[in-house]
Amino acid sequence: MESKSEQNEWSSGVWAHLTDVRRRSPLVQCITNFVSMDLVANTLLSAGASPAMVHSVVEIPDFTPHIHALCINVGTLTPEWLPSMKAAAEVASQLGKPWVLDPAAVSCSGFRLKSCLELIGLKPTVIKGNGSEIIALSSASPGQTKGADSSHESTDAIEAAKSLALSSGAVVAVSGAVDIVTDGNQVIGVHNGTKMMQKITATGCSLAGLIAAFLAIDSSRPLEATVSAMSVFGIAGELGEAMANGPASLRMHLIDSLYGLDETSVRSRVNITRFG
Ligand SMILES: Nc1ncnc2c1ncn2[C@@H]1O[C@H](COP(=O)(O)OP(=O)(O)O)[C@@H](O)[C@H]1O
Ligand SMILES: Cc1ncsc1CCOP(=O)(O)O
Ligand SMILES: [Mg+2]
Repeated sequence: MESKSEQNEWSSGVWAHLTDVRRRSPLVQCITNFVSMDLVANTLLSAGASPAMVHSVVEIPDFTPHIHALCINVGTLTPEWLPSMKAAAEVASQLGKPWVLDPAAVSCSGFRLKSCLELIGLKPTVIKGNGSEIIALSSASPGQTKGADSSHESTDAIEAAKSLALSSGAVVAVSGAVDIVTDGNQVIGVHNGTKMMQKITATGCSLAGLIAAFLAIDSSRPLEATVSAMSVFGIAGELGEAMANGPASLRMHLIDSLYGLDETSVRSRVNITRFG
């Protein structure tokens, strides 16, 4: 059980991060899958950030130097897209800009797994996956696949996440009923969110984009920025569900709730604990 003062510290951190994203409106380049482009962009706009879905390899040398953070998601990967992802990741890493890798559906194929491992070699700041994705990446073997959905609880992936964080140097975030964030030493659990968020495609992708926006405004503290992004997205889901009749209206209310989040709702709902 966290002490009241620890909870207050987390709540203040989450609210300060959200306020900063709104004030500074970071430019977030997203090279994401076709399914998620709309929801990722709308999530970033609602949070106060500025999304740009720029993915052509010929545009990266001009555009990527201007961004504040990058999000790469392999959900609909093809051999044609991989060079863009690598080029953008290289520019971001060279210029010290934070970037997030979402290994969406990594176990679909050997090509996808190999591509993700190569992208990890380009030093992402954060790797955000669901339980099955993080377990597959950590062991570098695909195992069983259910495509983009997880067949593991996020808590089943804690050891895999720690090991991946230590081997890659990235903060690893595992989404699920409890969102797990680890740098290989500390393990933090974010208990915000609602089960129905799983029934809207691209909520995980949108969370990865939101993490990039939070990293943009606090790049020296990737663990804390990631925890804040996960808590904010979960709280928006909780508030959205109270107004929703099902997944389609939750999608709308989630975006509205994220846009309208105020200090009282954030402070009263942040639910973050340390594991171990
Ligand atoms: N059972 C659950 N209870 C509460 N929140 C959940 C649950 N499952 C997923 N979420 C939330 O839904 C969002 C997307 O996570 P997830 O479904 O794991 O991603 P993905 O779509 O990549 O598999 C996250 O904000 C996560 O916290
Ligand atoms: C359904 C689907 N198929 C390939 S990518 C994708 C979207 C996955 O989104 P999320 O990881 O957020 O569930
Ligand atoms: Mg996903």
